[in-house]
Amino acid sequence: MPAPTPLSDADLSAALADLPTWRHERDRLTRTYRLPGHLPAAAMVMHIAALHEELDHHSDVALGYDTVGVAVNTHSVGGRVTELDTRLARRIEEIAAGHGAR
Ligand SMILES: C[C@H](O)[C@H](O)[C@H]1CNC2=NC(N)=NC(=O)C2=N1
Repeated sequence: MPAPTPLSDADLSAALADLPTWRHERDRLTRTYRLPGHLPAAAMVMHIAALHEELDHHSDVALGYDTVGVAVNTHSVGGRVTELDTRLARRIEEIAAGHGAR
């Protein structure tokens, strides 16, 4: 796989148009989900971990009582947002509803 490059401002805007619930803050893509309880939230964390391993790309995940916070950027380019991050964000969005996350 070619080395990822940081997204331009235009590419980032386009990517965020596809991910309207995600934010770009402090050079990371971030999103906080609310879940129906703690165990559903923990189950979603496990599912996200499986996506990390499948994609070989890993976000920082924060488990709360009924929340899951996700923050991701690409370490290998010095902590900037790349296509690897938007790809992971889209995959997390796809599994979220199945966990009752909103
Ligand atoms: C060897 C392995 O592919 C790399 O260390 C991967 C693993 N997961 C990663 N995750 C993130 N977020 N950034 C990376 O640069 C990264 N690199």
